[in-house]
Amino acid sequence: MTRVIGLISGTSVDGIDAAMVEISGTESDLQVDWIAGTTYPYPEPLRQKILAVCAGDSVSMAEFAELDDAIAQTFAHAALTLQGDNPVDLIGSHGQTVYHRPPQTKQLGYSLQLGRGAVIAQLTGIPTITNFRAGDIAAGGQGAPLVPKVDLYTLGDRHHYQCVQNIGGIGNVAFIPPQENSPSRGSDSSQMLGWDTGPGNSLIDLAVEYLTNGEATYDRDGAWAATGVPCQPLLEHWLQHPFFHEPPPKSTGRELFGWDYFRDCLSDAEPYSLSPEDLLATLTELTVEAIAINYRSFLPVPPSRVLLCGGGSRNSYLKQRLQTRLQEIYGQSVAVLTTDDMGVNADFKEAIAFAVLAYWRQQGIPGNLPKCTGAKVPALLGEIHTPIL
Ligand SMILES: Nc1ncnc2c1ncn2[C@@H]1O[C@H](COP(=O)(O)OP(=O)(O)OP(=O)(O)O)[C@@H](O)[C@H]1O
Ligand SMILES: CC(=O)N[C@H]1[C@@H]2OC[C@@H](O2)[C@@H](O)[C@@H]1O[C@H](C)C(=O)O
Repeated sequence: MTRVIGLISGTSVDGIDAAMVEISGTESDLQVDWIAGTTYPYPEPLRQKILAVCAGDSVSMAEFAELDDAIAQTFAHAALTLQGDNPVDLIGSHGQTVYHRPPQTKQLGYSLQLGRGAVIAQLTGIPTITNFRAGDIAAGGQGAPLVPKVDLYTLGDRHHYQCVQNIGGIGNVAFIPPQENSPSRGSDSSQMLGWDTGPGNSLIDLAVEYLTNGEATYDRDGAWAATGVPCQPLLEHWLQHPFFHEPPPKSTGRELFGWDYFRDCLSDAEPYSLSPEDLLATLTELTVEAIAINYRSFLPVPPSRVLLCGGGSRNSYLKQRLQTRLQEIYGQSVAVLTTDDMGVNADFKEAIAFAVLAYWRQQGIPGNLPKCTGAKVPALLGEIHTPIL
């Protein structure tokens, strides 16, 4: 049994999710037991600096080094505070994504997460694994999404065709066909699919911050959008973007669905004189429709259930709109639940995933699924940093 802390701050930059779990087994016999978790907010000046860098602001190398130090120190603090008096064997830290460039025809991808492992290992005294995306990218992959293999072995079901749909800043799906979970046959990753579906909460959050002059940062429960009406002509215009129609493997980030895209959304919306609630309803519908279009275009069969995770799973308006749209598209009911319903905390699923990916790295087990990322081969993910005592 290995006790691992998983750490991640994603594209919403809303804080560091930290999860402490006990892990044993390898793949189809993997066992992950929850111990504790919490979310640590970034100090506001650091959060603003990260958002500025994610939006493309230039920084000097000295500022860049200081930013990496500050993020690593905050991640180390999160781990130490969660650890308390518990012995911890390993840390898996995703770090903070500040730049992601999917691969091009003759060019490897590039993905940069700050919060370097050497500093976390030194400050915590715990072996720390970071930089998970590089191994998949070196194998020609997108470097994302990396959670599908963990979803397979923690959420695979004997009977259901399932979509595990993360709605963070960006949305991403893992499609898991029914699994004969038996020790002899184990789980079968060969039919799994996974990719980024498009914006999750990123545009909704930017809109709320814009509409409230920074007073609020997200639409709690989707309550504001629920009072509006989506503008269909505007939605149809936005859905013409090639990303929504590109076949997987595909990944994205704030580089596409960030501030510049949101500013274009605002200018597109001007002729319609939308109320704030109608603008929010339309941006929420974009997230919903992006998921629905991706499912209709690229899933081999309809899912019998969708398990939401990430902060967007708490947006009850978005959840209800997705349920309605999937029913309309498939002509049959598709249950839209959350991973909480399957015993996996929806707020911490990504942090748990990076604890498992770090555990697999330590065991010498590849963490990516080439069918999901487009990598040529399975790859060991992450670099190991041992504390210098
Ligand atoms: N109760 C809620 N109602 C509506 N939205 C919520 C709620 N709680 C969180 N969110 C949304 O979830 C977002 C944070 O989600 P999460 O932490 O999963 O994103 P992330 O992990 O940073 O993103 P990504 O998975 O793209 O890296 C918030 O910015 C907010 O938009
Ligand atoms: C570069 C990067 O941080 N990508 C994130 C982002 O946030 C959601 C989606 O895009 C996902 O593909 C990925 O993270 C999750 C943890 C993943 O790799 O599975």
